[in-house]
Amino acid sequence: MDVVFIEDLRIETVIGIYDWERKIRQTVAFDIEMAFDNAVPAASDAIADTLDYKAVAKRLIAFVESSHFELVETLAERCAQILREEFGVPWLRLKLSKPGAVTGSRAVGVIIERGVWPDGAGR
Ligand SMILES: Nc1nc2c(c(=O)[nH]1)N=C([C@H](O)[C@@H](O)CO)CN2
Repeated sequence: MDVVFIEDLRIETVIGIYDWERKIRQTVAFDIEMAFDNAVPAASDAIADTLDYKAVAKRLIAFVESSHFELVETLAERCAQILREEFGVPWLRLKLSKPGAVTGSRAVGVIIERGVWPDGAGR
């Protein structure tokens, strides 16, 4: 089993617990690793056999841009749910960063892992 990844996918959304945050759009950044057997598309050279990272990114952009959660935890969980249910991802690690949210730090956020690494597939 291998990984398909998306690094530093930046999306604007309404996110945050404070009143002022409900009135503005802020940038969040995603780093995502998704388990996938890349040997199949490597043999066929066909995009149809891949976990298409562009299709994944487009879906997340559409979802996140129209969302308005308070917590990064909730947004991360809902994105993980989309990846698992709509793209059939068996295991994923998702880092959701909120750059500049805490003075003195570059970014804050959460990292979640969901699903199970497929049996017998070494890592
Ligand atoms: N664990 C979390 N802590 C905090 C969150 C959050 O979503 N998860 N959010 C905030 C505020 O919205 C903050 O980002 C505004 O600067 C504070 N702590």
